[in-house]
Amino acid sequence: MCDCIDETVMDITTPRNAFLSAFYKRSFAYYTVKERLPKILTQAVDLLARNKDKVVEEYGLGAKEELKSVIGEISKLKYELQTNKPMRNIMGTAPDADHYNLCIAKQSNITYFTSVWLFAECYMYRRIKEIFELTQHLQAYDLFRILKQESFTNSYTAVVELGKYLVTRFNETINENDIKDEFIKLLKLILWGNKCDLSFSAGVVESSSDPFLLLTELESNIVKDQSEEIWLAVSDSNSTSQFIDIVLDNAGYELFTDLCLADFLVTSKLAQKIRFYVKGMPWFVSDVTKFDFDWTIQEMKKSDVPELKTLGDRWSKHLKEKNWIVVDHKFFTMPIDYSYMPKEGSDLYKQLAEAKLVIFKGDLNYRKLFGEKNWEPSTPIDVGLQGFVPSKLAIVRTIKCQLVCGLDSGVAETIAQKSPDWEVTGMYGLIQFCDKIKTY
Ligand SMILES: O=P(O)(O)OC[C@@]1(O)O[C@H](CO)[C@@H](O)[C@@H]1O
Ligand SMILES: [Mn+2]
Repeated sequence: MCDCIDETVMDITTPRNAFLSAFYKRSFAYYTVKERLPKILTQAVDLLARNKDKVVEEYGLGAKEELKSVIGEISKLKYELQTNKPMRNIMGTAPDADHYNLCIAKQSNITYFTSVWLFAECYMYRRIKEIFELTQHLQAYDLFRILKQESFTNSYTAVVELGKYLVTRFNETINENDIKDEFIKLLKLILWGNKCDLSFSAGVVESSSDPFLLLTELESNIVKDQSEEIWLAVSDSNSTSQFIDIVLDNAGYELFTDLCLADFLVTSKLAQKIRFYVKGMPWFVSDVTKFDFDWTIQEMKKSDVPELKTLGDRWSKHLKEKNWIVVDHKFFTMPIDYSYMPKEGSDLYKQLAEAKLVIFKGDLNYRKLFGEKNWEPSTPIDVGLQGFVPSKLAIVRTIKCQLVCGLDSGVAETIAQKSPDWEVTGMYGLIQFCDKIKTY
């Protein structure tokens, strides 16, 4: 395989219904693999170099030498990516390595610019994990943790604003009609919370200091809004399930908004239990791990803003009483889309099927739900899901890549006229719903 990228890729946009791939030069996938991923690796090396004293303090002297080799390995990975080297096997004995290696074996000489985009990106994050796995002292090190924690601290104004609002609402009696309005408001807050992922903004957090102002300003940017249908599913008194599941995306401000919604669901008795699905390793820079989840709640408990402390205490209690459960299933860091879940993650699929509603957050989840394909945007949502409807689904995502399904016909074309790069700015959003009973 030639490592001159221009001779490998095709200078075209992604054909309709084809898999997204950096192979198509005029695509966001190409831009990501060519520009964004190397930048993320450079940033990771810088972070490690800048924080080496702290790392040694925390992980001991033995980590000092290992840190040098980790930096070397990350730089090597960046070189492989930029020169389009064939992907090699994942080393080590971790159970997911076999799956990756099988995928690599099935596609001979697979490279970053020829594989499906999802595989290329997942592979890069899995390789980063491997680098740390093979050390003695740094196995548990999360090289993006500092960024995730900074992003929470930097969005503190918005966190305080929303926290105060929620606590005030909890102290009032909310009538039946208000519960619906409140739910829909929170749904929109978790949507715009998804604007704040770090892999997209390369470390620059751009959450508004007034989250409610953002709601009004961006209302017309929700290109498909099925909040009403989602409300009907959530408030369905015929449902026998007590669970609402949330497949989380990013730590920081986004996680905070998700937890606000989860608290509201439990407090308003719309669900008895919330299960949160997190990543089992550092993933796509800002994705939530179990550590990030717990850290966020601990930070709130320490806050000198009384409302945040109140929320931190409440959330700890939800966890302690098992009304909130955090799950880090390995399927979420596999390089495959959700249509493979019944086969490759059947226990997880069964778990999701128990829920009254499963909320999927963010752009990466969207890509995995819709099979990483360049669908015609007016493709019906159940067609795009290709059979993956374990339960009723709420799909909440700001649009950050060229993959959209389930729009009314003509909508995509109208927006494109106004804003040609609408699919990659994160300025447009989707709140979509799919009902198992109706479509399957
Ligand atoms: O899933 P998230 O956090 O909303 O977004 C993740 C993201 O920034 O990373 C992916 C590519 O790097 C893109 O699909 C998307 O833009
Ligand atoms: Mn993410």
